[in-house]
Amino acid sequence: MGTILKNGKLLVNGEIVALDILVAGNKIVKIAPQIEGADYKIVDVSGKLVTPGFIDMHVHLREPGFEAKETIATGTASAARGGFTTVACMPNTRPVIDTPATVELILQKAKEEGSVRVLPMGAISVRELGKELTDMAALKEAGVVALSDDGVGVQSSKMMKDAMHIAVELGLPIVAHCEDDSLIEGGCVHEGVFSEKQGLKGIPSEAETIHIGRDIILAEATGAHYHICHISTADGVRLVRDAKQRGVKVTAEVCPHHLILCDEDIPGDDANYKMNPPLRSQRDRDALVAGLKDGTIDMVVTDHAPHTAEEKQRGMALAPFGIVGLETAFPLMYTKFVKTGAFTLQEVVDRMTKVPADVFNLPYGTIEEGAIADITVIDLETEKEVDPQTFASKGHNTPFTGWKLAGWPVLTMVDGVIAWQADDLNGKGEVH
Ligand SMILES: NC(=O)N[C@@H](CC(=O)O)C(=O)O
Ligand SMILES: [Zn+2]
Repeated sequence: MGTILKNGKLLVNGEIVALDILVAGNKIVKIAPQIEGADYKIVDVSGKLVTPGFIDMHVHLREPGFEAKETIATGTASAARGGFTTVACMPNTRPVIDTPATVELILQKAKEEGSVRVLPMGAISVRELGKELTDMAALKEAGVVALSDDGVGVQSSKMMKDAMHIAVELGLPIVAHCEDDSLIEGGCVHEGVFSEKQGLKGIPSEAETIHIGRDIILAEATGAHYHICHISTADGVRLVRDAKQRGVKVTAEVCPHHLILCDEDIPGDDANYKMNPPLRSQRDRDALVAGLKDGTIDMVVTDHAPHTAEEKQRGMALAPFGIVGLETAFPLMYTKFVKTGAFTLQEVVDRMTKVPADVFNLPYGTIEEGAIADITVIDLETEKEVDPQTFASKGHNTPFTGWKLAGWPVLTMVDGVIAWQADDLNGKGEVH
């Protein structure tokens, strides 16, 4: 038994080629122009783009502790709909992912209730309080793929340096939320045009760039692999570019919202535009796009951060930071950057598949014979408006409601099993 994905459009060295893919067990067994076989289940994906399953290294699944916002079941269902086959989940849960028991709980739940593969990140400090390091060796043993205090910055340089030394020994990346608490003082939006106009407290760019600068110095001193979360500033990009040129082991991720929106796009007191880091200036946004294009920024992540409708109705000043992103990420990247000619399709797909796999040393992210069968099928033609009410996520907090986008995933296969399939694939892409 096996499955044949029939007549999909594959990217082969930047060119689109129509090919069949035979999947048996959890592997891609064969890729060829025509694969036949009576024993196989045939899924006709004619005319659809077939890519490696997307990998998102920054997702908040909220479980344990904040199940009203999201659960492992709903968050991974949302991932599957967005074409993601692997998600790394951030440790700012309750309890924080700071013990092997919590890592095991998440892996167990993901196995029982999850639609896609879940890779937990372990905390750097106990309860993410920045006071005491976690037992990182034990966390690694339990299965974490990286170490992060995401949600807050590691304030102490000494603690960050100690963490990096241990991370080097364990062969784990340090994934850093870059934010200097002494510079934010209750800010809720970027310190700039919008904060001044609205009379809201601002978060200056330096709150991020000071940590990036500090940590690049520490990464160089310790030899750690230092990965920057949701980079949002032009000066941050400049620091990373310079560090990479000097051979420092630094990598970075960026979110679609920071590439597409800036503070001047915020219509008013609407917390669907509130996230951390905040939407910055036009100049920052342009620098992020240029940084992703030239490889200074390695990958695209969503920073999927669901909150309840009630929480988000509290307005810019009081609502929690964060927007959902799993179900709009690829359509946004495709519509805003591929269709406009700013990026090639291959560039965008690579930054959501092969590159994160390479950076985090994961055995996913490619379509080739012998590879693990993580596959995403995408309809590049149909335009659809973003409607949060249709999301599988519990979170509906997005600034992209009503945006007309193309590039919607229609099928997601994880480890050889179809994790999700759009209803309308049945009409055009019949399953036998
Ligand atoms: N990005 C956000 O705005 N919020 C994240 C935290 C984080 O990723 O820093 C969250 O957990 O809600
Ligand atoms: Zn963060």
